[in-house]
Amino acid sequence: MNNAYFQVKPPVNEPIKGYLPGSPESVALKAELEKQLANPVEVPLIIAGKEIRTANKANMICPHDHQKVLGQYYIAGEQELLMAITAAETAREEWENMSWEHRATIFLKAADLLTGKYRAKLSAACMLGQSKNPFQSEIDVICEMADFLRFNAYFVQEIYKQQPLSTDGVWNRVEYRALDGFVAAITPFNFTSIGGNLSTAPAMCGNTVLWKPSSTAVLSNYYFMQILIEAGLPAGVINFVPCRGTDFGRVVVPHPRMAGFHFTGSTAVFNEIWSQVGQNINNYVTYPRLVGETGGKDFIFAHESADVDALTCAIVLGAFEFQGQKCSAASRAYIPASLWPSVKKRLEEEISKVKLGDVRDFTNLMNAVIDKNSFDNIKGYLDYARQSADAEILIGGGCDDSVGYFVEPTVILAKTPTFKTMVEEIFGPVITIYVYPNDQLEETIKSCDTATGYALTGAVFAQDRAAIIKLAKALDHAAGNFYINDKPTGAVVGQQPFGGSRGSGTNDKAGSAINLYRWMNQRAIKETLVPRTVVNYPYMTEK
Ligand SMILES: NC(=O)c1ccc[n+]([C@@H]2O[C@H](COP(=O)([O-])OP(=O)(O)OC[C@H]3O[C@@H](n4cnc5c(N)ncnc54)[C@H](O)[C@@H]3O)[C@@H](O)[C@H]2O)c1
Ligand SMILES: N[C@@H](CCC=O)C(=O)O
Repeated sequence: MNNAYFQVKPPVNEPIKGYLPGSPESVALKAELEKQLANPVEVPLIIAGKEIRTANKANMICPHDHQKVLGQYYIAGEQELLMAITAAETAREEWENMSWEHRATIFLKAADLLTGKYRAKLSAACMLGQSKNPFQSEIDVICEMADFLRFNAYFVQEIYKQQPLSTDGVWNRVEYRALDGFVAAITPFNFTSIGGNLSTAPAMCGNTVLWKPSSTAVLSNYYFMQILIEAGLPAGVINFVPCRGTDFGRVVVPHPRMAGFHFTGSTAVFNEIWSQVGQNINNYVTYPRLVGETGGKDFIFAHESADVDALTCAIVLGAFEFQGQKCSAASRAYIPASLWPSVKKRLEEEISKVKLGDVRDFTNLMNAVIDKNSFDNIKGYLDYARQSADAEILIGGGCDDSVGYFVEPTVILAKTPTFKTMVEEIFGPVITIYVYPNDQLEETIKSCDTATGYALTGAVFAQDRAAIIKLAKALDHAAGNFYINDKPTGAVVGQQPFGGSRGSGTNDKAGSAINLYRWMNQRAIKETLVPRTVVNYPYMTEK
């Protein structure tokens, strides 16, 4: 019980460390990488606060050195998933009723542990397990994760303050209850921070959660789970259950007590879950809230007034950082014919300098793609382009999985704006460019808007203000995150709330109040101070 209103302090973004050669953070990270490589670990399930080991295990490997095993993780089956549901349901009442400042403190403490004593450990696990360079790892598992925790705590407080009007003699109030059941979170491999956010955002709002991490991101996700426990997260509030997606879909999704589903991953998987929910709609205690951020086919559209150096830089960083495995990655570009000779020359110059290899070499911009499936899928697109009369591979195109899953930064030149690699998500370091005649600007903008079913991120490059206005208007529904003269990746919590619509998701903006509202269940309360005691209205009285 407290007799005061407490305030979460206004958050600021976690500063990104530079990892310059010889800097303390660089030295600590290099030592931690070697330590984790030399000491394979076991990752248990965590259900009701207890470590659970099952009969099924799988290896966690380095994508850039696939024979190198970082350890093994245990896989939940039906029995453990049902245990996790019971744990979440058991923990719910006490967690929902814990006063907000105590709930918030747990997540704020987790952010400080992450950015403090566990910085090198989390970053190294993310680099080794998901093949990220130090900068990509720092902006993901450290800065974005801490930002999600600190900004969401502040946003929850701001939502809780919102109250309705009251009239004379009446006090109206709203309570922001948790949902009436548990929340299921299924998370992707590419951002550890997304795993952390999808599980903690509902928990912050008083919900209990089953968290299914991606099988190719278990190590860093598990270390984050350990931080939450050290920060004081009570048993059963978040249950960590690596498992097969199909088992989660079969056991957890149709469960009558599933009240919310928080997903990030491919459009196909979200659609499948949505249909499963539809098929089970009569069985739920309450309508489950469905929040999904899904795939993208993100564009860069250049106008003839674009600055060529800025455009080239955006293409290279937007398409190839983290091997193009960002839902926001630039994967199609529209370049006017008048600029193409200079853009082509600059692309060749810049891409020839890009280094690809092991994460321990901090001079590499790129590392490996996540696994064999992904490697084969990307290679399939490159083979298709190579054999097609409608495209040519202009730069790169090489793939080598003898040591790690390496794919060169690749530029495909397409003859039509609807060529396969201009419209389908590849999720690798591949950008397709369509060079449009300068007098076909209108048709090309239209194609950019309609050629794919996605609408996640997009960037326009122009120096002519009228062109910027025209492109921003014509492409207003083509992207949930729209950039002017910048690459379409790298949204920052609190600065560019992230998410898209159409086939790219429900656009419930990760790391924003809009997302948090989805995990709250308002109860409106009207209290009348002096209730009326007569039934008839004054106008009914006869004179
Ligand atoms: N819009 C966004 O904010 C955003 C952010 C990151 C990634 N993504 C998208 O995620 C995809 C890449 O990530 P990924 O490869 O991890 O995606 P994925 O869809 O393959 O997997 C996502 C999660 O779903 C699980 N899963 C797979 N099949 C399932 C099933 N049948 N039932 C239940 N769960 C299942 C996976 O195990 C994983 O945990 C890309 O399409 C990318 O655009 C989107
Ligand atoms: N929020 C990240 C993308 C997350 C998806 O993979 C960005 O803006 O680049």
